[in-house]
Amino acid sequence: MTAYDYDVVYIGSGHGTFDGAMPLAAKGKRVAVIEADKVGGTCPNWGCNAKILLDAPVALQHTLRASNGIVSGDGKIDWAKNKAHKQAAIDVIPDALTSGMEGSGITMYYGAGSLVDAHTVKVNDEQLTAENIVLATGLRPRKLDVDGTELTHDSKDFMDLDEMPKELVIVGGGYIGVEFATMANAADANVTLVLHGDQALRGFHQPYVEQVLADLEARGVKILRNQEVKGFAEVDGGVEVALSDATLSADWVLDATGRQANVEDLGLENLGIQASDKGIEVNEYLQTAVPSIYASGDVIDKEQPKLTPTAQFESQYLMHRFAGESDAAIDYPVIATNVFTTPRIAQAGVTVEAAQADPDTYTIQENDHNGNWYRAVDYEQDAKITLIFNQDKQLVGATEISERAEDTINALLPAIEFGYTPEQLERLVYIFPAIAFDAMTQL
Ligand SMILES: Cc1cc2nc3c(=O)[nH]c(=O)nc-3n(C[C@H](O)[C@H](O)[C@H](O)COP(=O)(O)OP(=O)(O)OC[C@H]3O[C@@H](n4cnc5c(N)ncnc54)[C@H](O)[C@@H]3O)c2cc1C
Ligand SMILES: NC(=O)c1ccc[n+]([C@@H]2O[C@H](COP(=O)([O-])OP(=O)(O)OC[C@H]3O[C@@H](n4cnc5c(N)ncnc54)[C@H](O)[C@@H]3O)[C@@H](O)[C@H]2O)c1
Repeated sequence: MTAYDYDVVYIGSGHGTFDGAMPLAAKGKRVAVIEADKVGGTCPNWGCNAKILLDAPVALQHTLRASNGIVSGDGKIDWAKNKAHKQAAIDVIPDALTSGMEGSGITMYYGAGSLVDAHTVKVNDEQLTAENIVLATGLRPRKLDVDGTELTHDSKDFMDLDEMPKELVIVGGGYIGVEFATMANAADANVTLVLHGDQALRGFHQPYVEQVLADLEARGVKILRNQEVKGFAEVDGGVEVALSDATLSADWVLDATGRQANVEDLGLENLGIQASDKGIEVNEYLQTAVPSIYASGDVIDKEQPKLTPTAQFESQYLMHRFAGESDAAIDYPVIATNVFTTPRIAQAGVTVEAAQADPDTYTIQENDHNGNWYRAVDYEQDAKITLIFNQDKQLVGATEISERAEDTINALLPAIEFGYTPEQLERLVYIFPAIAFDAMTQL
């Protein structure tokens, strides 16, 4: 028994914390969690869960229209009802998570936490001591540093809209820019998507990205490339958006130019912990420069994608370390990613671009799903998958563009992560007809 109040104190209550903190407390460790806002953090409240609820009617509308009259109706989305449904579904999550954490034996504190020393955290007027401390404070939206930036909104504001604005300008061609352009267009907004450079969704297979952008344009989204945002001004109750090559009029502007780490008010400098807007620097054990202070989730400065399953993996890694079950360095698995547009783009493992750069090591195979009878079930029109194999004919990477890309790549993920041999693949007897079965027939 140590002299500390707790074995571990976490600052932040998102996936970077709770997926590991709950089993850790259930193992008998004394755990406290400090949260300054909604319990559960970004993902349930204003990230993945909120977004996928709003997106579901968008995907449904797309399928309905692709059905060519087999299912009738115009598929019009009532945004107010969509938002209300989303809200009702997620409003229960913070309380459910709080009960889950308290039920596992965690003590919850509400307020902004900060570091006092290597083993002490302050919240409100209280000081808590702990053998180890985990910083899991996540990211917040970045704001463009131009005149009138206060007239713009962020992804959280978008997901709280009761009514979809008529003229919408979205700045930024990352996940949020392209996903939210898809949703707003489906809900009848006139959307202009402003890209800084020539490309959107860097890191994804560009021919598939261009196909998504072309689909958006065919549905009426205007895409402006190579634009510098000069500033925003209030005009006639709306917003004028000054770009390098154009001036746009908008009812509402979404700044989707990225997210920055919540590192400013944690007292890092006093303890010599290095951090920037990209996050906190950690070693291969997720330890900061102070060995008793760790970081987890989006707030880590890292190469891995800043996603919920990554945060979950890190919090579970730390759980095993704090429970004394492992002292190994973190060994990240293959992390699958998906852009929730219509169609979607998903990928995992070695990218097409990396495989193209190393033809002696990799073989690339693209399968066009046109003519694949199973894809007609979802009225797919232009779906494709690209598979990357190593010299032993094992699958090492895959990317797909389709309405069901996330499910296909999820189905292929174990083969990529564990390097299944053709003999092992033969032993996987999947349900038929189903997307996972179809995914395996691609190999
Ligand atoms: C619009 C949007 C859509 C997304 N969609 C997806 C998706 O589809 N799939 C996916 O995998 N990922 C998605 N993500 C990313 C995902 O939400 C994050 O990767 C995930 O939430 C990271 O969890 P975290 O615990 O590291 O951080 P967070 O969930 O951000 O949690 C950090 C918590 O720390 C709290 N906090 C901050 N400072 C303090 C302090 N000083 N004291 C106390 N508490 C503090 C915050 O209030 C917050 O609750 C999306 C993100 C956004 C913004
Ligand atoms: N499907 C998903 O998994 C999903 C969905 C949404 C968000 N997220 C996560 O949320 C985080 C943030 O997403 P995001 O889309 O805000 O960030 P991002 O970093 O993916 O994209 C930011 C975009 O803004 C552009 N940009 C930067 N400066 C600009 C400028 N001055 N003018 C115009 N454009 C500019 C960049 O070129 C980039 O395209 C990421 O960590 C992501 O992993 C994930």
